[in-house]
Amino acid sequence: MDALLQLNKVVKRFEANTVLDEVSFTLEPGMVVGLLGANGAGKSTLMRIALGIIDADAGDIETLGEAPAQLSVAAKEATGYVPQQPFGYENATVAMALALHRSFYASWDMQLEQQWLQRFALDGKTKVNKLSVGQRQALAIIMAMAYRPKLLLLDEPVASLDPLARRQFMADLFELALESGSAVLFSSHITSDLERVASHVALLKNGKLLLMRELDEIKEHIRLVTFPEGVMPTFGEHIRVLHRREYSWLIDGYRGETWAGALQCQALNLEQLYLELHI
Ligand SMILES: Nc1ncnc2c1ncn2[C@@H]1O[C@H](COP(=O)(O)OP(=O)(O)OP(=O)(O)O)[C@@H](O)[C@H]1O
Repeated sequence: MDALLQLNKVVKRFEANTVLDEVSFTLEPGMVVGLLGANGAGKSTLMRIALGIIDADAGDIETLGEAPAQLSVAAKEATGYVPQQPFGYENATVAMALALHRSFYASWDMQLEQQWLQRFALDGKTKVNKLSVGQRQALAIIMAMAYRPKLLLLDEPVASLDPLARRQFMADLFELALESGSAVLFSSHITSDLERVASHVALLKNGKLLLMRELDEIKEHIRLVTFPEGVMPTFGEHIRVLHRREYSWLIDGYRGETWAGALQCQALNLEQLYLELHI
């Protein structure tokens, strides 16, 4: 299967701050990857590098098989991006903004545009600078998705959407990826959304990609194991310790085994996992 986005040992520094430290991963058709990480963990930076907006300091990147700094028109037309802070078109109406944007994309799906305008209750006559934050986000989403891109990079796309709009949008994301063989990378701090639609979860911490796994694998193979004070457990070689806090070990590679003296061996949801890794 051809990768739609491939990062190999990507490094990005801003002066002394190493934001991405040898980050590698591959996005393939059909993958919907939720990107998790604390504020400042490098999620936006990673997306901007993939799009050629900023350069990496080291490593290889292929976006739709091309170097991001020299993306062809065809690759640009097959890439959708919703930045964290859209936007432009301030003095235009929604309809004018869409008309201008649409003109760049041969594959624009007018029916999808209209359907989504209705869904988000956006009126074509409203001026962009009169839209609420959530409405701007909805417009940015339509602009990034109505041409059915192969690769979609969404930087906290749902943060300002109301719960119903969020739920519908997330369902559409998944459908788009499955139906048209697209890949989606979206950052979000809303772990319940991620749990609902992501096929994979990627977690950035201190510049490293700590996890890049199928959601089901996370549920199956990650456990928080707690021992009484003073007990030092020995885990099998297949187990990777992701984090330790006092007498609790967060492990990856769990296969149903038990450890003598363990007080508990707990499966975690995404929010619990995130908190465990960051406390
Ligand atoms: N142009 C820049 N110059 C200097 N530092 C930068 C620049 N852009 C980003 N950074 C720094 O890089 C780090 C990662 O920023 P980034 O915006 O990628 O984080 P993020 O994970 O998207 O955060 P958030 O969840 O808050 O949106 C931060 O410490 C930020 O201050």
